[in-house]
Parts: sequence; structure tokens; C-alpha cells
Amino acid sequence: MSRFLRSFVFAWSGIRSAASSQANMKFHLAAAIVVNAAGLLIGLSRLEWLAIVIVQGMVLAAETMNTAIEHVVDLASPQEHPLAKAAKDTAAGAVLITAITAVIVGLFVFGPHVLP
Ligand SMILES: Nc1ncnc2c1ncn2[C@@H]1O[C@H](COP(=O)(O)OP(=O)(O)OP(=O)(O)O)[C@@H](O)[C@H]1O
Repeated sequence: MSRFLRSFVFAWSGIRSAASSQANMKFHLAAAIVVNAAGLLIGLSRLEWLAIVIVQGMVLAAETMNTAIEHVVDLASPQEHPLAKAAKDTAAGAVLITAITAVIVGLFVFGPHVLP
């Protein structure tokens, strides 16, 4: 297997591991399915899809990175430590920022389609 393909397989396994172990990741994936189905139903424009795809990627990437940070913190600091808490809470904060951004973008994109 080529080096590039091996890296891809490892990365894919990381995504699968995050998706299967993290409740938040499952929630984001479910939300993405609902949003994409609604987008198909409504018939979003190319630009609207662009915005939706970008924010979905941001949220899923942030949640995946958050999972990685949680693993490293659990490994480095199995005992309670203020820095471990700060690291986890800050990483979770990053996910929250992307999720709020996604909701705002969703309102801008879907709002005009569903509001009278
Ligand atoms: N080693 C630790 N030291 C101090 N605080 C911690 C530590 N591990 C987790 N916490 C804090 O405890 C709270 C709850 O953490 P918890 O472990 O339930 O969730 P998480 O590890 O952040 O995410 P998940 O539930 O997805 O594993 C969070 O505020 C987190 O920062």
C-alpha cells in the first residue's frame, strides 16, 4: 500500500472511531443528514450549498479535533488537573463556535426559503 493510501486509511479509521464513540459527533452527523436532506428537498442554489458544505465541514472537523484532544488529555492526565480541564473545555469551546456559526449560516440560507 502506498504511503499516501496508508495515511488515508489511518485518517479514515480516526474519523470512524470518533463517529462511533462520541455522542456529539453522532449528533452533528445526524444534523448534517437532516440539513442536507432539507437542502435537496428545497433545491438550494450552488452558493447556498457552498455555504452549507463549508460550515458542515468546519463543525465535523472541529469535533474530530476535539475528540483527538480529549484522547491526548486523558492519556496525559488521567487524574484531575486544572490544565486538563482547560484543554478539554477550550477544545469544546472551539466546537461550540463552529456550531453557532453553522446555525447562523443555516438561518441565512434556509430562512428565505421557509419564511413567507
Ligand atoms: N483530567 C481531567 N481533569 C480535570 N477536568 C477534567 C478532566 N477530564 C475531564 N474534565 C472536565 O470534566 C468535565 C466533563 O468532562 P467529561 O469527561 O464528562 O467529558 P469530556 O471528556 O470533556 O467529553 P466526553 O464526554 O465526550 O468524553 C469537563 O468540564 C472537562 O473539562
